[in-house]
Amino acid sequence: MEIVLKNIIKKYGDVAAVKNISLEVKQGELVALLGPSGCGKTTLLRIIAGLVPLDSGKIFFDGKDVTTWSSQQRNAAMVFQNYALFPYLNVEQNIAYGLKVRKRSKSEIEKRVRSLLERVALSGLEKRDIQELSGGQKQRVALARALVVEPNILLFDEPLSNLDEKLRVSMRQEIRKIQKDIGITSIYVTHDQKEALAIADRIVVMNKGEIQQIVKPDELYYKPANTFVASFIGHANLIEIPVLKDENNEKIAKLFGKIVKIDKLDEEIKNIIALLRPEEIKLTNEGIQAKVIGHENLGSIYRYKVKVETYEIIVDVLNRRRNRILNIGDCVHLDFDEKSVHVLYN
Ligand SMILES: Nc1ncnc2c1ncn2[C@@H]1O[C@H](COP(=O)(O)OP(=O)(O)OP(=O)(O)O)[C@@H](O)[C@H]1O
Repeated sequence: MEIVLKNIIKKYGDVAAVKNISLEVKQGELVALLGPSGCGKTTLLRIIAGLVPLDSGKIFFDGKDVTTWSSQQRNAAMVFQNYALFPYLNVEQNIAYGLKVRKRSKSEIEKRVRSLLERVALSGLEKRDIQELSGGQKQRVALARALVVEPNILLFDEPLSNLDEKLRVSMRQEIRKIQKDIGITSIYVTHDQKEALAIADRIVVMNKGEIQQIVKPDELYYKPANTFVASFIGHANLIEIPVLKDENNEKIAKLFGKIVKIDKLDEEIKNIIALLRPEEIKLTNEGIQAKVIGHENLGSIYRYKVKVETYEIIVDVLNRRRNRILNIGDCVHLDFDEKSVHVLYN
């Protein structure tokens, strides 16, 4: 099922939760909605599910206008952070619930439940009470229960937030595998950048009810569209520098003496923002002069804060045994490849 959103707007009183969002999700694709708390991701997901009415805009499933359809008509299944399972039903009964409501035959229900138990690796636990399951197992039951009715689309609302880090990593791989095997179009809400990077075909970065960037995971870190995305994903040194002219009257900028290329030649821009990731900077014996003003041991990485000219810059160094640890006040030198600088214009 292909999903198309056109100019979706949703307000709660004065709060604009979703501001004019348009988005296309292709058949079989998994798109992550990523953004800070309150950016409107859950609202958008619930609008797609048909659980929240929108103020204006249109929603299409495979070209059909479903804007006025009820949640049931849309046949969208949701998987929530808190599992939303029936505590008084066992595993099998929870999974079978959607089919029973739809009055399917006993033999069909048995067959479907058995096949889903297998798919989510819960065979053997069919008679267990929900209270006797681990968090990961509960989320598998929730996934099986969502899939049993053969929904058109699958919507995930922070499904792994209640699990510990290790389980989150293995569950997200499992979810991704099942989603791909079935080929079901999915939208996955998360505020965890690592989860979005690991699970999605494309990531929609949101802030304050608006889409900031739609991008493939591999491009998000190195090609953020603006300073919000650059700072939301990993650590970013964002350095505002003036636009200059070289001897051929071409626009350039200089970052600590190194020449940075500018693509937007035809626009009247006075400043650019240079994005330099902390791991792109090397500590060297000579080069750009800097002074250590802070340091932090992050395990595999040693993170230094240094002052260069008037700027405070973060530098990440691999925490190798043979590396000397620098102290506050130490004078150091830095170097970086000018090709590693990404230029932003806002
Ligand atoms: N039922 C509601 N009534 C009033 N305001 C709401 C309601 N639901 C959401 N909001 C507001 O709309 C905005 C977007 O909320 P939403 O829950 O969609 O954000 P979110 O990105 O999913 O955040 P979180 O990650 O914290 O769940 C927020 O400012 C929120 O306070």
